Amino acid sequence: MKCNEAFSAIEHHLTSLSYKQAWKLKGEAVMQPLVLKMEEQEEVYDEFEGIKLIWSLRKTVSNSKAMALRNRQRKLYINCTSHRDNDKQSDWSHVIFDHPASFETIAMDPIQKKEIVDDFTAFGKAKEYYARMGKPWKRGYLLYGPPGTGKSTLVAAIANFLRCDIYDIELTSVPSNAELRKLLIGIRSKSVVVIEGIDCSLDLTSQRKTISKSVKGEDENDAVNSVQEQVKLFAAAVGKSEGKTSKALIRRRRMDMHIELPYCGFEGFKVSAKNYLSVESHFLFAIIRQLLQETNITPADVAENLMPKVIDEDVETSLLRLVKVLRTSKERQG
Ligand SMILES: Nc1ncnc2c1ncn2[C@@H]1O[C@H](COP(=O)(O)OP(=O)(O)OP(=O)(O)O)[C@@H](O)[C@H]1O
Repeated sequence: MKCNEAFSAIEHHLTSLSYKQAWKLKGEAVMQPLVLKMEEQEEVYDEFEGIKLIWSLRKTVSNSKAMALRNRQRKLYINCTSHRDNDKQSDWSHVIFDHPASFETIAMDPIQKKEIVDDFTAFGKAKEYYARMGKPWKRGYLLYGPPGTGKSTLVAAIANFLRCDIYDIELTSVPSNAELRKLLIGIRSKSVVVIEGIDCSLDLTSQRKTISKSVKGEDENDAVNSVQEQVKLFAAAVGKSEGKTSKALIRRRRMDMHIELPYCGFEGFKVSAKNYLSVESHFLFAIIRQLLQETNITPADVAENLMPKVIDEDVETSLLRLVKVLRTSKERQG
């Protein structure tokens, strides 16, 4: 049955119910037979094989919109400016975004995780508040930390949490500010925009100097900042260290929240142990806790070592492998 046939069948079914229950009815005489419609805020009661149903136009429409949003296939867009030789091609190419990351499985200190989740929950619900304040509904996050601490994983978890598409811009491959603006204008609302390589691009090489000139003496972060008003959420994942990136961004209040992704601590390790080995306590935990205080290891390396290497590998073998790696790392670091 086509969608409009279903709609029409429901409309005719509801006519009889509306007639008995609705306070206000609207008739459309041009239709044969006559269809009676209820007002938007009215509800009518129905029963199907003993199950009681309430038909509400407003609820049905808003539920179906929410369901469509929940069920739609989401996309990861990547800028393809550098591969483009003429204007006919799109600025974005995309793949289906299907990443399992979630806030539950991300290895992070629970206090820091709660701060982030609370911030996103508040932001997600604040659309009307932002409108009342006359502010665009967007928020900027600076993610920084050494490679393998989970910046990309956190971006995926955020996008899953907000049920958004991701637009991933590799800044170093955008040749000019005009190109950058064009890219940003092509982004649909309610998206997570990831600007990667902000740390690298602040080192203005001769190529990047051209960019800074083209926006009347401002640097390229101003271009990012001014055009981002088009998007509802702005996330920046940058690597390595907060260092020079943060200086520029803190000074000009460009990011609403700075999130440091640190080396793995004991709380982060416990999340990974639960994810990979389904254990919440073990006598080796005390040794691992001590070693994690004495050496730096990324959550990516912890995950790699916890992951069983053969089918039915026992928990102790996996934990001992991590202990060995931590001891080696401790010796190497110092
Ligand atoms: N905090 C974390 N929680 C859970 N898994 C993690 C975390 N950090 C890293 N991982 C694991 O390590 C892999 C690599 O991490 P990820 O790509 O997110 O790191 P990154 O900080 O973005 O690195 P890079 O700076 O090199 O891009 C992920 O696929 C994930 O399995």
